[in-house]
Amino acid sequence: MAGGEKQALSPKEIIHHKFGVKASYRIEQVHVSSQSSCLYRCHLQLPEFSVVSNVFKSKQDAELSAAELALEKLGIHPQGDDDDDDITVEQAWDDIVERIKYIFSDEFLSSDHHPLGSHLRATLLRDGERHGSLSVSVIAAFDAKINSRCKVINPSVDKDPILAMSYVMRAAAKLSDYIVASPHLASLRRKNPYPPAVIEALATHGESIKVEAVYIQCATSGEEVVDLITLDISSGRYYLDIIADKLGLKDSSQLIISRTFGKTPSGYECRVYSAIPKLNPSDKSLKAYGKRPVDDEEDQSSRFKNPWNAKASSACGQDIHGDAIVAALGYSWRSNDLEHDDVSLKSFYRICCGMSPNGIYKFSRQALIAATLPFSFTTKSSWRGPLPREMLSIFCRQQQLAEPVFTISTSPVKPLSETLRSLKKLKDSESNDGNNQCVNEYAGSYDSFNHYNSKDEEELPVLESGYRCGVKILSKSLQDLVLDCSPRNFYEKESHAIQNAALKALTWFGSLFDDLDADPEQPRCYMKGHMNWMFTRNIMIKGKFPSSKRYEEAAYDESKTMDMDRKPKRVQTIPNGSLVSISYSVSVEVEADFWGRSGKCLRELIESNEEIEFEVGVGSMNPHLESVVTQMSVGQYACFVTNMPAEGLVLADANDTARTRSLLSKLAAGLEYSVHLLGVKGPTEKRVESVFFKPPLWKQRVGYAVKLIKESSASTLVDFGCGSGSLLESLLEVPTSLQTIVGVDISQKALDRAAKMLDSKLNKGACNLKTIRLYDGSILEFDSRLHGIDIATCLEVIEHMEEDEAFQFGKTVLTLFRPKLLIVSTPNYEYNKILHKSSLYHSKDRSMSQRSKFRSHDHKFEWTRAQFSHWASKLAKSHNYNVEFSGVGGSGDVDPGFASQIAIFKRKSFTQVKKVSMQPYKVIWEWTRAQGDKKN
Ligand SMILES: C[S@@+](CC[C@H](N)C(=O)[O-])C[C@H]1O[C@@H](n2cnc3c(N)ncnc32)[C@H](O)[C@@H]1O
Ligand SMILES: [Mg+2]
Repeated sequence: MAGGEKQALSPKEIIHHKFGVKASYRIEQVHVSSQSSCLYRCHLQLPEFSVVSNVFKSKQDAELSAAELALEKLGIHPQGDDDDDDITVEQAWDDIVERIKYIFSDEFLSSDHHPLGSHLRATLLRDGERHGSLSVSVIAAFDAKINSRCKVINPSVDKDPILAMSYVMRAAAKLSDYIVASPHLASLRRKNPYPPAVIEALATHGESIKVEAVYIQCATSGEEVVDLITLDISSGRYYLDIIADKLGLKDSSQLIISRTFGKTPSGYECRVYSAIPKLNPSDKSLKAYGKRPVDDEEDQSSRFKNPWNAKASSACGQDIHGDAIVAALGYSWRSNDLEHDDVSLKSFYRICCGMSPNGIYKFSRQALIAATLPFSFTTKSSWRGPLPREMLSIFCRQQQLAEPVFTISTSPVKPLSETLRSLKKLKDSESNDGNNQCVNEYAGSYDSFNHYNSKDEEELPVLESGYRCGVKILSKSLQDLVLDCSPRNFYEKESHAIQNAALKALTWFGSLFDDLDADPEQPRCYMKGHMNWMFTRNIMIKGKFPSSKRYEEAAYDESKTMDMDRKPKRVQTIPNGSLVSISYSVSVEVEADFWGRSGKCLRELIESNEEIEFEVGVGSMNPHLESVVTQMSVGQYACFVTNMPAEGLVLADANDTARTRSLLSKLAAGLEYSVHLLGVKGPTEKRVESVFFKPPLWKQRVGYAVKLIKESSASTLVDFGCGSGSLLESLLEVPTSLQTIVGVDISQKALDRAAKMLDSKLNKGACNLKTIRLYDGSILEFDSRLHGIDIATCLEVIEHMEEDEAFQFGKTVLTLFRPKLLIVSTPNYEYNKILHKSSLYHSKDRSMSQRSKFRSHDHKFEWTRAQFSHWASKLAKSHNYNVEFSGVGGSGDVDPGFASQIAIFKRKSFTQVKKVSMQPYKVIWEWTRAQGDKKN
């Protein structure tokens, strides 16, 4: 940040500061025949001019030299450079006098390169006695040379802008022939008017500008009030006069302008504007301001009538008295136009939160709400302001919450199974004594979740031992659990674990307030990073938390008149199509008066499930659960309350007891869901194939096989790895020469689905089939009943085996089964780069993205075209088969080839193997036309 730092900026930094990306450096290589090595010259292009450096051995030196040349041209002398150190106080005074004289010269006014020039021009557009009268504070704040010379006189000017102003006044007094100090306390004007031509050339400013700024009102007692104001800068008016006006001052000459101390998100520098405070003693000349108290530590407030403005002072690191405005606007080096940006409360607090070097700030509730806190706490020395733990305590006190309870653990984490056991224990205890569990006991049960480990823990680059800390926050009055935050990270130091837990809790509260306009009917649950959050919205409402008006409006507004465009922030980390497995429990919150007992809120368990798998985005899961789960990461635990019972799966009430139904019908407060995300797979292969390909890729594969089958005049077919029977199903629908079709699979579930499908479709088809059979068996084993079959298909199966098994399958099929025709399909790995561009694969969950190298979580390998071709060609050659390659999805002619690659093996000759009867396959479903019979 400029102005406030002892450390001088380098010439390149100054250039960057002034011109940003508009400064461009170009390095030119210079070959000098006498030198063996290369030399460099730098061209620096600035908006107004360019400079070329001398020749240097290093690129850096060339750039530095160019920056120095540019600064020289701009009349800027880097602060704190060696020259400054050599300057005596006397010289510094002379320099200031000289510089003031220059500032009021004709030459300076016409130079385009100094913001002060723009200020001068603005004052020359004023009428009356203020015409051409430039505030001393402006000179002190915006002229780098004067600023640096003031520092030579007294380094304390850094902290005290009034001091610098007093020096300018003193220096100006030496120019009485030339400069007039106006009757206003702190402004200077040229004695002789500017030539009329110069004045006429001044153009008035263009359109009016509205800028948001922060107003810090100095309260006579207690904390300052921070609010937003709009600065309406109408064309032609001097912006500093408008700021002065807002502060109730006559004009800008009564202003103090602080150094810059922070930036808005778009990079505009902020300054604090305040009134020159009124001195308590009778001496009201500006000189008196320059007299610092003997003891530097002496309370400044005793010197001035205006109260000290703690917030403004700590924001900018300079002493500010009375009301103040924080704004980001001003003339720049780039142009004569007023550059400006809004300063929102949020950016103000962010600056205060320590992102500026001097932002040591006393936190208020508002600050916590609006500030963007850093993600993690690393060391005490790098943290500005109160430590997170302290901030959290302050916050809790302000919010009528009990002191945060920190739980430190160093023990090894519990395995997942224990977590599940705890969940079961919870369920059991609830059903044993369901009607008088109080919230505290219930919350106590959650402890078991606080130290669990997840399956993917080891995938995270975190410490595996050390200290881990969780924090619980309860409401003061009812001792309801408001937040249970258990970050999973370990820290070397106990204190770091605590500070980080506090920080996470603060961040969470921050996001809660951020999201106030979310739909109150939506489950509210926030999860950030790898940790567990627990939050029950209703508890917060009942606990009257927090006292902020905004929150109450949002929480109690049941009329749904809210701005519908403001959707709750929902970051889905698990994409649609993924398979997720969760454990959950649902409890009903029973109103205190329903039981009429302790006045505490009671819950009764309604349903729980230790493991259930569902596909995201297909409407198969309770929407509340699904929406929360898809924002979680594996291993996380969440708890949330919905105001209305969700219709659908979880509460399908066929098995509900009368008691449960009665509870549900009296439901007043809502359902509490506890959910633990056990694992994520996905997206499912079928989903990918349906999203990307029309018709879906699996249909194209089946279609391709059916076409070959139709052309083949074959009568027997086996589908190896038939799955749910998609190919067999098609063969029921189209007339072919086939008489017997067989499906083999090792998945009982898939075979069940296939059998069901066949059952329902059997008599509808136009096929000539006589026998259909489903075998349960591994295609790695030979079954002599399928020896010498006409056609064997094996669609998208081999990649579900280990690679060596795929090799073994190839051999077994061609050596033992020896079909006339074998059709094998498998994904083309090269095609994944196209698929992976899709959001389907863009999971924010790291544990998932690890696996998404392949098309499906279930694939053990995927082959490139070359690998597939190598496997198939070698196999065909050694077993006396011909092989041809084809595919579906995309094109075989252009990279990266087909999405699904297909090899068609054709037997060259058939020699019957010795009839060995091996029948490891088990018939699990069969149909024959003759009897119209089937068995299961
Ligand atoms: C992706 S599915 C393909 C199903 C079907 N071929 C299709 O195209 O729709 C892969 C199937 O291969 C089966 N499978 C994997 N290894 C197997 C083995 N050794 N023996 C039999 N089936 C197997 C799986 O059970 C699964 O049903
Ligand atoms: Mg597959």
